[in-house]
Amino acid sequence: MSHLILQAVDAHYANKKILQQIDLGPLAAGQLHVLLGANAAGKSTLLKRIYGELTGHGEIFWGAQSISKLKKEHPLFPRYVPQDTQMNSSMTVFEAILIPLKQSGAWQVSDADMRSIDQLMQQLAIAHLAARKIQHLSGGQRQLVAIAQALICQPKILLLDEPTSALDLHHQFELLRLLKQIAKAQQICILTILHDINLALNFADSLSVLHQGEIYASGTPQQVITPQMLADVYRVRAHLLHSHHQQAVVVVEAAL
Ligand SMILES: Nc1ncnc2c1ncn2[C@@H]1O[C@H](COP(=O)(O)OP(=O)(O)OP(=O)(O)O)[C@@H](O)[C@H]1O
Repeated sequence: MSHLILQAVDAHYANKKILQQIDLGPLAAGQLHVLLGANAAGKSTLLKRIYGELTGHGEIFWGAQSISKLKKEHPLFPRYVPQDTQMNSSMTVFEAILIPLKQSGAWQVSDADMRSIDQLMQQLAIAHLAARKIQHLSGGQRQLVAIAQALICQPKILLLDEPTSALDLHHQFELLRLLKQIAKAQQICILTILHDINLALNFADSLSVLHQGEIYASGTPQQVITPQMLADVYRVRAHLLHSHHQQAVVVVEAAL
């Protein structure tokens, strides 16, 4: 069985407890799972806990296998793309994507490696940047390269912290469409933090809302994104509109 499950997971910084008894999942492979929540709810902390940057009580499973204490080289070790990728290097985009691909294996670059990198750069619409130095990229371009660095390793579990935060509207939609497509094609379990409720409504296969260090609700976007949740968690008065394509849109009327 290919899915991610968290059982009674907690996390803290020094003596300050941030996450309490988090039960999450099963989050199936092949799907895009979205984590929502207000500022400081503990979303990044939860991804860091799954990734192993933080430790604590509770268990994290992939199917029946515990992945809490895996080494970085293990194929089930999650790939994590932080919110601020802090990439400022004189490497080219091509080299930056090649390095994680060759981290576990021979240094020789095969034709297959070249093809995989080319294909991924095409998919992410960054092929024209292949020879450009990372330090000469815009914030949004760096964000796409960081995602390419994670995807090239073909992880089973991919954790993304606000991957659309530096992207314009077109690139936000294109990236989420592509992530959904790649998740399905490569049977990856993608868990991503989003701040844009309407992107979450459009693209999430499943959604969880973190509120003050606890799971407030989990389910389909339609089950979870309600005026009550938006009031309780985001402290806004809002309603949902349905377009003639049956696409739902959240309209915020006022801060509460
Ligand atoms: N390294 C740290 N040391 C101490 N406290 C921290 C640390 N990192 C985060 N925190 C605290 O943990 C809480 C949760 O932070 P976290 O970054 O997980 O929130 P978040 O939901 O991702 O927020 P945002 O939407 O603003 O990015 C916050 O109160 C934050 O101040």
